[in-house]
Amino acid sequence: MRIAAEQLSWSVPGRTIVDDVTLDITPGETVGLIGPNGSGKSSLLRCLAGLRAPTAGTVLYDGEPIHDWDTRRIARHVAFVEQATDTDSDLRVADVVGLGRTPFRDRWRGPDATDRAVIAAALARLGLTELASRHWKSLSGGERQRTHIARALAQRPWCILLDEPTNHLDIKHQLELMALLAGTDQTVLVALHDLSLAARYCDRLLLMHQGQLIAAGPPADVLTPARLADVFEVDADIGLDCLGNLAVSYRGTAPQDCPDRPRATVEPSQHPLKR
Ligand SMILES: Nc1ncnc2c1ncn2[C@@H]1O[C@H](COP(=O)(O)OP(=O)(O)OP(=O)(O)O)[C@@H](O)[C@H]1O
Repeated sequence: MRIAAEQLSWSVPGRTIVDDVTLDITPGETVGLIGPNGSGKSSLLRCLAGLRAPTAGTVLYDGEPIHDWDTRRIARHVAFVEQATDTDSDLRVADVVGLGRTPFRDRWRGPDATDRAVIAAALARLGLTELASRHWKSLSGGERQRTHIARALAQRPWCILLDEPTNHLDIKHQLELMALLAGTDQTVLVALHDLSLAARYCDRLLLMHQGQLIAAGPPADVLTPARLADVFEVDADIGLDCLGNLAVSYRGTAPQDCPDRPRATVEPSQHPLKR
């Protein structure tokens, strides 16, 4: 499924937080959403997931504006793994994953054989089978995060939006999750802070800065030292790791008052995705 946004903005009184964002993610792509703290990634994801009504512009799934879709219809197409989601503490892990089946069944009907098979597959995919009957409240941060990702998979969505899903995960689970996202046929948009992880597993990167989408393209095009200095305020080298993957090495923070440093910010009017 194709996800697009046309001139999408979201504002609060006195401030535009998502500013005139136009993007187009093709079916099956794995796209990384990067940008410093407060650049608007979560706000953009919430607009794309239909959880927040944009102040201006449109979100389109396969060319169809979603503003008049109800939440059930959206949930049958898109799963959203938010940052730090909380869940009713009485539930067991399998029940939390089972919440992903809610859009597909009548309110009063319990899980059927299909639901149970989908839930079991999602638990297995995230390595949670042995934790299935544990109480949610007893899980570690990483186990909770994996449970929410399994819940999203149980939705069997066409698209998955994830907001920093590698938070709390150890390195093995970070690599496993990113390989899973890169290997799925579903369309994936994933907000990430680890730029090397983003470069390694994503087909394309979208770079947010101060609410605007200022660059989009293959990781090697988006991640340049000048842009990292300008947007992330770090002095970094971009090279290849021992496996030949693009990797970012940080020398330290970059002084922002250096007049000789190249500026990398793309003017909104020159943005490659602007029509
Ligand atoms: N409801 C709101 N009211 C006022 N300001 C808000 C609201 N929601 C978000 N913001 C502000 O908008 C900016 C963007 O927030 P957002 O959470 O989208 O950024 P982010 O790129 O996801 O950041 P992070 O990397 O820290 O998670 C932040 O400065 C935040 O404080």
